Amino acid sequence: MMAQYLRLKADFPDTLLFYRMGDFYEMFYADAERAAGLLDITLTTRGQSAGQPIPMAGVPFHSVDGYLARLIKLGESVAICEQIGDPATSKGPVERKVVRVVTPGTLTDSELLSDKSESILLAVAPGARQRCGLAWLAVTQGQVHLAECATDELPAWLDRVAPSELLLPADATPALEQRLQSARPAAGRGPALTHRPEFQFDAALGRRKLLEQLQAASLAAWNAEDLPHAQAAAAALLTYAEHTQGRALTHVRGVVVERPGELIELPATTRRNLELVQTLRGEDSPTLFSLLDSCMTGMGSRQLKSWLLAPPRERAKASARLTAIGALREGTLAQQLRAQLKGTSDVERITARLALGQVRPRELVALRHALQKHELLALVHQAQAAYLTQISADLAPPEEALDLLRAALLEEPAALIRDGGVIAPGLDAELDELRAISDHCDAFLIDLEARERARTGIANLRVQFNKVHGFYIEVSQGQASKVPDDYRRRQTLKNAERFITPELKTFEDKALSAQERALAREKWLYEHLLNALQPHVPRLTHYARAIAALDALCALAERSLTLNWNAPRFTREPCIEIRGGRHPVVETRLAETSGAPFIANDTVLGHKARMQIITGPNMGGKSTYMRQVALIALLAAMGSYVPAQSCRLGPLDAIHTRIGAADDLANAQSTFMLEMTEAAQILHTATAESLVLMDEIGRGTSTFDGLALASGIAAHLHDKVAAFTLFATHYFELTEFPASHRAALNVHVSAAESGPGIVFLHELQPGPASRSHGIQVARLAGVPAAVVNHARHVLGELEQGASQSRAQVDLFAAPPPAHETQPHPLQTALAGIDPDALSPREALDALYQLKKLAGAAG
Ligand SMILES: Nc1ncnc2c1ncn2[C@@H]1O[C@H](COP(=O)(O)OP(=O)(O)OP(=O)(O)O)[C@@H](O)[C@H]1O
Repeated sequence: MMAQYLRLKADFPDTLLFYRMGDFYEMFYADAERAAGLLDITLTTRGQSAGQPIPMAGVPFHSVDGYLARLIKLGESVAICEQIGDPATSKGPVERKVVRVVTPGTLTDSELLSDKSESILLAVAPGARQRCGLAWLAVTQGQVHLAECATDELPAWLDRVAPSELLLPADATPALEQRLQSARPAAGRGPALTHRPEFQFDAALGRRKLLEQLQAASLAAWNAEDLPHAQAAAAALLTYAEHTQGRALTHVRGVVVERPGELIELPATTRRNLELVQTLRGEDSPTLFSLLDSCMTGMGSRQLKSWLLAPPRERAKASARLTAIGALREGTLAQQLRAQLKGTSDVERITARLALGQVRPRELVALRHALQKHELLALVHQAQAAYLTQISADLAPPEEALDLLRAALLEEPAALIRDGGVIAPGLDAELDELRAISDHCDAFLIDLEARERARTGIANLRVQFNKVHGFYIEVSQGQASKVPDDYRRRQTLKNAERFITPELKTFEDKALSAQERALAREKWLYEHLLNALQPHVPRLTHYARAIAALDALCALAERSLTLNWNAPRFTREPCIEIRGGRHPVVETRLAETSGAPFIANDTVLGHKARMQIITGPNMGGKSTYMRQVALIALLAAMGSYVPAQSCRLGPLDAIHTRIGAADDLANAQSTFMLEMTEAAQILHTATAESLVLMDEIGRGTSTFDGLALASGIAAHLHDKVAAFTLFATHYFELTEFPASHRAALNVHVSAAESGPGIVFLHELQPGPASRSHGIQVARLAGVPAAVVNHARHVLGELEQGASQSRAQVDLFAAPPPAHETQPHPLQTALAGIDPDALSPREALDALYQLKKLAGAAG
């Protein structure tokens, strides 16, 4: 047996091997030691090898899922080795085989997967000239995603796709490995790294494998012909996925190519700062997603999350979703559909498991129920929207598959096929006959018991059955002397004797063999059913996708009605115009806690007003306001209604945020260093179509340093990048910025002083704030009166000092020329003007600007 074990283990050197022995999965040697440590299970020994006891640890097979879940969470992979042969007929150890490998990126068991997120496997194929190919999939979905990018951009891609497991060629360079390591999230666990033989990262192989999946002769229809690096990654991806599942992934029938620049960029900082799917504390709620996700199914939730995190720049999809939501809001349509969707099983995952031959009987019954939603289809037909028409086409019940399921399965089958009790009567005459024999058992045994009691005169004689000893006649010790001669002793207990008779033995042979044959027959019929269902897998995948999209749309419709949201409008002209905008999460929290109303605010950013300098007291609502603008823009871009009376949104290519973060101790970066790194990234990547949120930039260093940097950054964003920028600051000096920068304007969140206290009005008003109110806020927070008084005194002195020295510091004056050879600022400004491209109004503005420059320089 150990020889067999070692032979199997040799194929899985880096993977824990669960070796099935009876009711346990056993591990040996180093595997046993590792698993014992990770799972806190007992380490024992068994036999000896070279004079040393062999370490062994095991887990019971019926609770294996829990142990697997824990190991996978810890980034381990497990090869499951089952007994294939029949123990009764085998000579030597029963034949065993690794039937599948469970790895973090290739999970299919619903017990191991989260309902609301995918487990993604991603392969990286390094290519020439600092480029690399990416291919990824969730084994439970029907699509492979392909992309190519510069090696530099790899961290951003990984960050967005968030794989659970990463495949790399065994000969990947240390530089690449390091880059991937550094892309791991600071908190929490990054993806497991798995090395695969480099020959598997082969473009020609990848192309062939993709064509096989798609059953096509060319990748042109998927726009995937010119991606050799991504194809190389796909080769390794598919080979590994097949290896772990122990078979081909016949349900994967789609390829999606993702090209850089197709999506609105949402860097990791933005997702974190806006608390899209996780709060800053790392919790699942309250976040924008937790507020949005009123989906009735896991499929819907996963769909909604992917819409939220991957909004396309192109508006067609968002517009189609908005029209569909509009139609679903009519009458009580969304409500009725949601009632129908409730309790629908996870068709997507069940279909994948069906294709992989791993599906369990009860999952198939759940699938049968899910496919019989006729009312759903009738309701979707009522709605007038192109997207819903498309969905309804995919929702037509796949009758043939349904017929197979109806005919084959009992209404409440056993959990596992090996226990029997799965196949419905009437499907197979042979099974019915075998079952009849077992069913007649009871009648026969009752009859036999009565006859034997009469024959022996033993009133408490009983005929019984157990798994170990089979059938027997039990007689209490006191009566044992009365048994007839043809009774053969089977077992002696303390108070009873158990016997068998020739008649009972004959019956036992017949009954047991009927039961065994019935079980084998059921297993065969079940496999037959799975094979018969295979051709329907593509239809089922479409059905799953239609349910997911419908559920996500209904959730958005429901949210928009419940939370009083409105449809946004898209325009070509660059703008973000919001009337009566609200922060959806803060608004909901306020309603739940204090019942206080949320004060709605307007935002008008456009060609002429690209930057808002936002001032106002702490706690005044600056951060809330800035985030609400970003959230509304994002919601609109994904195709959702928005928490505003109206919203007009021009083109958008990214949402960047720089918002005060807690010290990133794990990465040993100082707060200020992190602040500047993030600011630098934004200055390099933002464009005139980006929305940039800057919250109190510069506060991580001394006042003058900070103020100088903040003004430099504001000037760069205004002059060079021309991004839509919301710039919240405590530096009052910055309120002078708009005077010399025509696309910038001051706004402030209002507060009113009442006596020595302060009332926050949370209303955004034009112009700079009058005072910082910091001292009042400190008072409100319970800072002792003596400290507050001291602070008031110091403030007075500082303000006086500042007003005296004001004339000497002009923060926004153009810096003196660095070299004699530098052109005059007027020349530079003139060179930047194209008279043919200016409107009369802009020409006039430019003239004023030039006059001002001449004044400043002269
Ligand atoms: N528009 C609003 N309507 C009602 N309440 C609001 C509004 N905006 C903010 N608030 C409330 O005020 C609190 C403080 O808001 P926020 O954190 O945005 O202030 P801030 O000006 O950014 O403060 P700081 O400068 O200290 O970070 C919020 O938690 C929220 O409860």
